[in-house]
Amino acid sequence: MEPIITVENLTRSFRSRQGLLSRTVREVQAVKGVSFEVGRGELFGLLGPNGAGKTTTIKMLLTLLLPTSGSARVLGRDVVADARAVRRRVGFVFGGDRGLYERLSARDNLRYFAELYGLSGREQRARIPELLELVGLRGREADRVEGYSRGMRQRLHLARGLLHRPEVLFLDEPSIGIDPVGSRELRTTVRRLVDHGTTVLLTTHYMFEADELCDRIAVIADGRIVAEGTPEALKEGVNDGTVTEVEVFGAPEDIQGRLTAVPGVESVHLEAQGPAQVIVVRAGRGREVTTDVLAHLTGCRIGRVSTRRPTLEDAYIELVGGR
Ligand SMILES: Nc1ncnc2c1ncn2[C@@H]1O[C@H](COP(=O)(O)OP(=O)(O)OP(=O)(O)O)[C@@H](O)[C@H]1O
Repeated sequence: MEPIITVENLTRSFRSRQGLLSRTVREVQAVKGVSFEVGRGELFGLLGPNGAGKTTTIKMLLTLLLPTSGSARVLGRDVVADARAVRRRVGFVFGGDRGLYERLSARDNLRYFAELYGLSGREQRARIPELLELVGLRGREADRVEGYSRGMRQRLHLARGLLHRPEVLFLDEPSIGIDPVGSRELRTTVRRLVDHGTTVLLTTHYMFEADELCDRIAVIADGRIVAEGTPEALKEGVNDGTVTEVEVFGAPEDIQGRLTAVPGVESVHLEAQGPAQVIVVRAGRGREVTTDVLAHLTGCRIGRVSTRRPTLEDAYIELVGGR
């Protein structure tokens, strides 16, 4: 695997003042020694709870933030010593819909950014229609962005991030706030880019999106990588048993503790779903716990009961739950 991104023991601290008048300076260690590698043409996912350090890591790789210690190379160039060379060859798209010119059309937005990137008129004439086609905005390119949906804006952001044909693309929560159809289209576009050789580093809070898209994933929590592997390996590594879900109305208060004590049960999570609670019980391989779980719920109104294989979301919650 030809490494395109190499991160070694990267750390980053921030100093922030607490309170409006207070003079105490608090140091926050946002990234606490992160190492990973991304190969050419890979789609690598960085998953983790809010504040885990994902954006800080990406910003260091994009040369927008200096590391406190450790090192990172993108396309063989050091992100500190060779920041300019890195910047020329990477693209990025951050979630949210700011950063476009509302009163300009998609085409004019792209022209504007193409000028900033230093694309010649000839390159622009070739590249802009190609990108509009890629992100599915052909036919709407003359409309002002102010009339665009969030999904369309995000696809335009993606086109902007690709103007200078970056070999590596960083996508930080690209599908945030986008409806299911829009985010499916975005996933298709990202997959297409990867199939054409672009290396992508993606963060997302949507586990099915990570599962569907990513070749490999690193789970980061509190500034450290807590697991790394293919989506399949993560699912198997954390729990290769089964997950039983029981929908129950009015579960006893101590149910979590009682079920955790059932032989074969590895973890128990409760989720509120409208008037019901869903009890998610993970059991080890070869253990059948449904009967025992239901026995502890005698007297409660039970809704749906199902048993399934663990999903990436189960694995994720197991890895970062309670952090
Ligand atoms: N400029 C800053 N000054 C002070 N603290 C910061 C700064 N930027 C980030 N942090 C802190 O660093 C930690 C990591 O933040 P970061 O934005 O990297 O997390 P994240 O994993 O991207 O989270 P999210 O999923 O919410 O986007 C947080 O505790 C955050 O408050």
